[in-house]
Amino acid sequence: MSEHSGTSGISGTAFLKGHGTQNDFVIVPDPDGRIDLSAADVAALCDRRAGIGADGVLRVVRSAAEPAAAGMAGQAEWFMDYRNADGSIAEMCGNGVRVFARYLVHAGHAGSGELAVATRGGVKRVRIAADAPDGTPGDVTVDMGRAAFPGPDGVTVTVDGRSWPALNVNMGNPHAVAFVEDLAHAGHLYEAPATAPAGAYPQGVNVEFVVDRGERHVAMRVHERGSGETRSCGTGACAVAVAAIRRDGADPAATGEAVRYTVDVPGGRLVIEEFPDGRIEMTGPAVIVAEGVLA
Ligand SMILES: N[C@@H](CCC[C@H](N)C(=O)O)C(=O)O
Repeated sequence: MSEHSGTSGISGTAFLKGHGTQNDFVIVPDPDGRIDLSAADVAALCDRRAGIGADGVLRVVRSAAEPAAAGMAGQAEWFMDYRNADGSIAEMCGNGVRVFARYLVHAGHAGSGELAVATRGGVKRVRIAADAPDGTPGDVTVDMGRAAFPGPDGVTVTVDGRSWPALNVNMGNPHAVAFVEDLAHAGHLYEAPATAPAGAYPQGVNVEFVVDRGERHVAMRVHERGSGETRSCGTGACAVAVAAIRRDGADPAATGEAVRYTVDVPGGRLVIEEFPDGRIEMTGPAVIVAEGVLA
């Protein structure tokens, strides 16, 4: 039985469902900022048995209509109000912003090509490739900005009695990246992995487990703060790529050359490119799969 109170409080609200490499989202169009989405509403929408089911919610609101985004209205007409499946707010969602851009085109708010999206992590520029002749939607690329490495050093991640050192990477939101021998060693990931030292992540953390697949090619699993294990995480894939790039001694700032890594996730494949100025671009599929109205 669901512990959530249901979506009756937002009955009649239009929604869509979309995903990027199976990181899935309920999209709630709210152009004029009239919907007050509580944490309980979000959790009920994301409930995979009693709700629509998703890893998170994307509320689509004009930047000018959202106090948190009004300062970005001159640069980006639309604000992505992202929430995790448990109703918590996160600073950034990389797959979310790609799906958000796909929605803007789907709804006729933007044409394919380039557009800007306001997020809590700042304005992100997105490119939407043209659809293939057979109708396959073109990939969506987002400029994710630069990674930061906030420390602390010496952090470890532990699952089922195995521990690994982790690198802290901030992609707007916090990630701990651990290279492991086998993705199965991450276990069932029903709960958040243990981290040490205690208090290293007062705001929580997304944890990525990574293995090598080939040259500049890795695979990962992720436990997301506020959503549990998901089939993809865009900010996580970027964090993994920059961790792998540094581990492999291929830092573009040092070599002056852009570096591209392929990151396989359980739900598909993302391509991450880091440029000499530190900017990171992420490319992959993003699609809308359903739309309806909440009963
Ligand atoms: N799936 C997202 C990340 C969503 C936010 C994350 N759970 C957090 O709390 O930081 C992505 O694609 O980046």
